Amino acid sequence: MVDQRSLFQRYIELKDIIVRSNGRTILNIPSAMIPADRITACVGPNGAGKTTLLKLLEGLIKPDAGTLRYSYAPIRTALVLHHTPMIKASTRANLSLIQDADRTISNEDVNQVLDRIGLADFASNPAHQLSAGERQKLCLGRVFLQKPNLVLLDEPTANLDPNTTEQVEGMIRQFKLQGSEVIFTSHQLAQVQRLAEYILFIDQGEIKETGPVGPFFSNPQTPAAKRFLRQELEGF
Ligand SMILES: Nc1ncnc2c1ncn2[C@@H]1O[C@H](COP(=O)(O)OP(=O)(O)OP(=O)(O)O)[C@@H](O)[C@H]1O
Repeated sequence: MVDQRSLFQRYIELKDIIVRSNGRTILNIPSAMIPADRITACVGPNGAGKTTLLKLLEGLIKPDAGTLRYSYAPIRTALVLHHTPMIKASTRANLSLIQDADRTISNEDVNQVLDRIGLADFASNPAHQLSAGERQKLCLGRVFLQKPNLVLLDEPTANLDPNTTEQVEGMIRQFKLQGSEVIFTSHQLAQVQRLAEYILFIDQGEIKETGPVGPFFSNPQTPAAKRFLRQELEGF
């Protein structure tokens, strides 16, 4: 049996994790190593617990039982959920909110990121009027400013058109190039194959399978993963 610690330079170790809500167990993870040194995709059916896992890794929710241990420090995470609300202010103001948390971020940094995310022309427009794709770019712009070492993205391209999806995927690759590792959830398996190096497959609150992307798609090991891929790829 390979000790998975030797596979990853940085990882998060989960032990005996239980997350419950309204008396129901949403996550049940006796033992797992989650890589934090590559682009990892978290996949699984609706309601499997993917978003809950991202919130747990971010520290937004605490487990009812069990422990998380990060193999590295400092841990600087950024979580982008979908439908992030905007305050009734300009695009620039919504982006520069992040300066409150980090005084080293300058107005020039904000301007550069506005350019980088393609929203410079919208800087003075009210952010709550931005389209879904523009809003998502704004949220990812905040991540560029935060420079976390682990970026957690919940369905980063849900409901986006192919062009905007490509732009967002480009930003995810840039996170990696600038030294941030990424864990994202997605229902788009073609996207998972384009972007991810590693898979976490979740089903009914349990991590059923982990491993490199290629073998997961070509030779899934568990009945749950086989069923999921068959339904997603072949529609039955
Ligand atoms: N705050 C909450 N209160 C009660 N139940 C919750 C809460 N958040 C999530 N759940 C439940 O936990 C389960 C897992 O939800 P989660 O959003 O993590 O799944 P998911 O895998 O991200 O699903 P999807 O692919 O549909 O987004 C679901 O059954 C959901 O209804």
